[in-house]
Amino acid sequence: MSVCGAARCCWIQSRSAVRRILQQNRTVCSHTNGSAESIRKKLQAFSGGSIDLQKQQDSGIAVLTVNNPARMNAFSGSMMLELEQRVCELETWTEGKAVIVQGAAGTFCSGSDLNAVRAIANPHDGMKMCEFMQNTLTRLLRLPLISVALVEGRALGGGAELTTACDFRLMMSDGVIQFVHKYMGLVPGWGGAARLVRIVGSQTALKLLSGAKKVDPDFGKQIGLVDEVLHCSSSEENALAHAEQWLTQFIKGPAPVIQAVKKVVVSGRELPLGEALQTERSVFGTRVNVALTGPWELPAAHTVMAAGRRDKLRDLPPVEQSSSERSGSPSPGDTLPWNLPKHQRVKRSKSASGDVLDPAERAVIRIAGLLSYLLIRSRTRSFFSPADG
Ligand SMILES: CC[C@@H](C(=O)O)C(=O)SCCNC(=O)CCNC(=O)[C@H](O)C(C)(C)COP(=O)(O)OP(=O)(O)OC[C@H]1O[C@@H](n2cnc3c(N)ncnc32)[C@H](O)[C@@H]1OP(=O)(O)O
Repeated sequence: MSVCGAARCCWIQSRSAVRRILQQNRTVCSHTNGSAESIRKKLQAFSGGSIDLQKQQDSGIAVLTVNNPARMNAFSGSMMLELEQRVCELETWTEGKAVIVQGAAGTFCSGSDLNAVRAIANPHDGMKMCEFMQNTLTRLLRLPLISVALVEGRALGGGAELTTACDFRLMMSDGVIQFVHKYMGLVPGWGGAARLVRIVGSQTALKLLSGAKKVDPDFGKQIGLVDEVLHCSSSEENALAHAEQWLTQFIKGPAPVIQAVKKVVVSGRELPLGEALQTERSVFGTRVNVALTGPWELPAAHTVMAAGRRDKLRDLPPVEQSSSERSGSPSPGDTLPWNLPKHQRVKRSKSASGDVLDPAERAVIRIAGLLSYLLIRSRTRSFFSPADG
């Protein structure tokens, strides 16, 4: 097989791995939601507003808009269902790099539609609604896209929780994030508390929740909840243009690279170290051939290096498919616990408590390292031989 062939094969394998992950992710969600079919019906009964999705193919940026201006963009039941559909669409957007979550008409989101909340105000339905939204927002946060909440106006209650389901929060100068749940005798139920603790730490999270503190841009930056304050006029397009501009520093380059970066960060955040490292080297494995052969837009020094390696790679013997690939060993993301059957999760976490690599893996890595060193040394010598000038 040629290097190009191997790279293509690697790319196809990594794409099918991603597809598998997404299917498994959906299965996990439909399992947990299996008994929740009745809550879907109840949510559907509270209609109004929409969740709009616009995918810009050229920039790779999608814009997800919470759209219910008559109720300050509160989430009706049907909007909760629609959000799940939109996240599903984003999970399969192979050309995507980023998603901006915003509210319509100059404000972010005022949480759950209180009319819907009142109608399902019993412990069973309340918990089912929370389970449904937790699943959707977890999937939003795990998207292989860089996500940004663009907070213009107010993000209250569930709206504040929604901002924590994004990788970054950008705030307009009039923006406010406030976990107002306490005023209703509630706590966040959409996973917002758990995510907030991971963003700002438990001390600050406790202050924000118990004091229902208003987070304005300055305070937000100070506690690390807000990544950047956008000083621009409040017209929606303007804010969006600024957010897109801010994003460009992170999304230069091909979509698969951005997606791979997000994937290793998600596994680093959510998995025990041993499993995160395993995912990281699997993702590295699927990228390495493509990275060495791909015509990327790199800074000048890296372009020269990649070009040099490309020339050298043309002369290398064909790359054989490894036995581990033939035997269908884990692909990137397969090691994430939510993609494993329950019994394997238990086994894995036990084995992960000891060494990161088992002795056989260490031996293979040592031999591979030695062989690579010898190969690179012999090739570097011929590459820099006086005959080459
Ligand atoms: C499960 C609980 C939790 C969660 O899911 O995690 C929640 O999210 S519960 C909801 C938490 N949110 C709130 O408590 C916000 C309630 N709203 C307000 O405090 C104010 O409306 C506002 C957002 C501060 C805006 O105030 P103002 O600018 O003065 O406008 P109005 O008050 O006149 O609002 C306009 C219009 O919008 C309706 N509205 C606003 N928020 C909601 C909401 N969450 N649910 C339903 N309807 C909402 C408000 O009733 C007004 O409607 P009209 O009276 O018909 O004009």
